[in-house]
Amino acid sequence: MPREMPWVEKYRPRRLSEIVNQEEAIEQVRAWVEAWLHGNPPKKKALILAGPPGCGKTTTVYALAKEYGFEVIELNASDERTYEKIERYVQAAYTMDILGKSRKLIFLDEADNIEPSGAKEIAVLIDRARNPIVMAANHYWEVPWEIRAKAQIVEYKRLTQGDIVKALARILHMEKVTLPKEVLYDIAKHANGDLRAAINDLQTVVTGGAEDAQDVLAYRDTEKSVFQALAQVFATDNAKKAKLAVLGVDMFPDELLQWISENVPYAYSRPEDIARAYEALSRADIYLGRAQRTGVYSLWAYATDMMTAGVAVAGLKRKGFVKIYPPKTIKLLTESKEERTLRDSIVRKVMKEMHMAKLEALETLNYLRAIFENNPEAAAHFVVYLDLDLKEVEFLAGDSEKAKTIWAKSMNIEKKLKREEEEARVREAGKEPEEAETSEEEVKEAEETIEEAREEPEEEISEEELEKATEEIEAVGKKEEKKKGKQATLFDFLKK
Ligand SMILES: Nc1ncnc2c1ncn2[C@@H]1O[C@H](COP(=O)(O)OP(=O)(O)OP(=O)(O)O)[C@@H](O)[C@H]1O
Repeated sequence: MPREMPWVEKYRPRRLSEIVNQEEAIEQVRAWVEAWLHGNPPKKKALILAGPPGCGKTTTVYALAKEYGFEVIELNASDERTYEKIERYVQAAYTMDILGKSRKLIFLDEADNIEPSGAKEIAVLIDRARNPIVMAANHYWEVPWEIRAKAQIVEYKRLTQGDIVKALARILHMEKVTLPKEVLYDIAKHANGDLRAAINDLQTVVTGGAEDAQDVLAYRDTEKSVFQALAQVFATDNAKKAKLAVLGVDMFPDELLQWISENVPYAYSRPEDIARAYEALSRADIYLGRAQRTGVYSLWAYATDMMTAGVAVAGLKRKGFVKIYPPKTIKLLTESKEERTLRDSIVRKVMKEMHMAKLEALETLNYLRAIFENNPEAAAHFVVYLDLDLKEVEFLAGDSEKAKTIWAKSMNIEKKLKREEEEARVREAGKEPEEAETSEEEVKEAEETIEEAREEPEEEISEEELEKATEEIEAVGKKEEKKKGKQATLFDFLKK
């Protein structure tokens, strides 16, 4: 499926005059660049555009280049070979100018990531530069001082919610779509001045359809920035940037791990890159496990590095807009009412039968889903053990055909159990057991039951009824337990 062009690119202002609410900054940039063009290079040959993410710094550089006829040489400060590259371009630009080629403007992004050890040399290059060097930084004071000393600072403002709403409304107008005002306000409020994040969210909401709008907004209140943070992790191949991206996410690392795991296959397309990303995640998982077991929670930091930086550098990202999906466990929160009712009833059964707390039971539900999707034999045992009904089986299997097979198998198991009981009873009474067999007819019979069940939709069960039902199940379970002498666990089934 072709990916749509990211809206942040599609709607990136092409002209300086289209950049919103940064007039003062742009005026300074213009004056600085015009000095170059009038053959009178400014005293400070580099410029640092300093300001929060997504406020128009990069956009300024490209619009400026277009208006004044520069070719932009974009370099990233965290690249190990920054110095070499700047040197090459500073020289190349000079030579090429003489040959009449287009003027070069060196754009060094993330100047706050320049290693202090290399700062001195870069400062020398700035002195030698024959072409403008523009740098961008989120944190001016983290740019090494040697470089700050050689550069003029231009401050960019954090965009207001009003600026963001206006920019979003303009995009909606051009896309010929409408969205409720509250959704726009909500996106703007949570973007925290970052128009890039807001535009990405807008694209998620619009291209994901109404259901997703609800998803995104539902998560907003609790998982405020996880969508934005993951979009950043999956957009960069810079380890430090990836690590920083998740700092503001209010989430335990194991939950974050689930979010990242879920989205890896969408961010990468080459299998070897996906494998590398999952390898980093599995290391993260090992650290988390160790932290849990030993109580040494400082290991969380290593785990977080693995799942952010480790994933970000795993390979070649897909081009274009990466939509972030919530993990399945969390997705549970946005299921329809019917799905929720089914899930709750299964969770209750798991809690009662397997003596688990709710959280554990919810987790188990995920394993059950995997089992029901992939192993009908084991699934059938769970159907009997948890006394699931057909709808619950369909919910777990996610597919009515699979559910049918599992259901038929479970009926066989139930028959076999009954037969064994009967045999035991007969043995006790000193009689010969009756020959019982499972025939194809019986499987057919099971399938007919399924059809009937489907024709007659089950009534909704009230909470009280569920409680009662689960108590009954528990009572039966206890009896069974006595009989069998051992409580089965999830792993008993997995071994089958
Ligand atoms: N002031 C602005 N006016 C109009 N659009 C903007 C403005 N700021 C940001 N945008 C939009 O947000 C996107 C990202 O902006 P930009 O790349 O300029 O951010 P930045 O300030 O360089 O951020 P970072 O520090 O994260 O690199 C742009 O493509 C553009 O669509």
